[in-house]
Amino acid sequence: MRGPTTSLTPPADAVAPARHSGAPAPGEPLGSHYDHCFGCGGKQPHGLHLEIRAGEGVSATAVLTVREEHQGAPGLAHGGVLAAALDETLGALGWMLRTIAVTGRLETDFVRPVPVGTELHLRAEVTAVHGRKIYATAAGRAGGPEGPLAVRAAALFVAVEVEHFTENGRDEEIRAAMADPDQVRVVRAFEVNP
Ligand SMILES: CCCCCCCCCCCCCC(=O)SCCNC(=O)CCNC(=O)[C@H](O)C(C)(C)COP(=O)(O)OP(=O)(O)OC[C@H]1O[C@@H](n2cnc3c(N)ncnc32)[C@H](O)[C@@H]1OP(=O)(O)O
Repeated sequence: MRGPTTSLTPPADAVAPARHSGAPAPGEPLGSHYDHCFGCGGKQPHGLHLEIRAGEGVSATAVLTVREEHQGAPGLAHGGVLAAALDETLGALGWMLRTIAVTGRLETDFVRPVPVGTELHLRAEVTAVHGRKIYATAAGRAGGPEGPLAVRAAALFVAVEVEHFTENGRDEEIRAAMADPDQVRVVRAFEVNP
């Protein structure tokens, strides 16, 4: 029996991604998709507090400041935190396509250690789209957008309906999110019906 295709290479009939006409201009903040998100939420005290900005084409950028609470080894960032920052920056590409999508697969290469205090400059871009499947890559560079490559990722996101969240999320958070006009505006921005 065959399982799902796990390749991160787009199939031959995949198409180039199209930046949505309503996507913010390059450099503009994309905003948080959920206040309590670990990656981008302003109300998440334990979060990464990434401010993700629109890039050129179907791309996005962010800066992660590696803090003491992000350590794995003494003085060095935990790999899972770096993967989370890559995942969040990749996830924000949905704003550029106006599609809600979740990570299906994320492959991460840890190229060099990232010390506490580093500003990790992240850039993600969609490379191809095939039906619901969105292929994307990301990189994190130390100290600046042209700094040494520290981490990189290849990912497959899968477009979902808002029911993915409303049917699977814990009731109390879903109820609170749907009662919050700002959250409903975010969902509408993705052109789906809450
Ligand atoms: C209300 C709040 C709104 C907030 C909005 C913003 C949220 C943004 C959040 C962003 C936060 C940051 C980001 C985060 O952290 S997102 C959080 C982490 N991700 C998840 O929790 C996702 C969990 N997984 C699932 O729900 C399902 O497995 C999904 C939805 C992914 C697919 O299940 P579904 O039943 O729907 O679809 P399907 O199985 O028919 O597959 C469809 C196609 O995809 C292909 N495929 C599937 N999986 C894989 C794989 N692993 N490798 C390679 N390929 C894979 C598959 O072969 C098929 O291809 P094809 O045969 O058609 O060619």
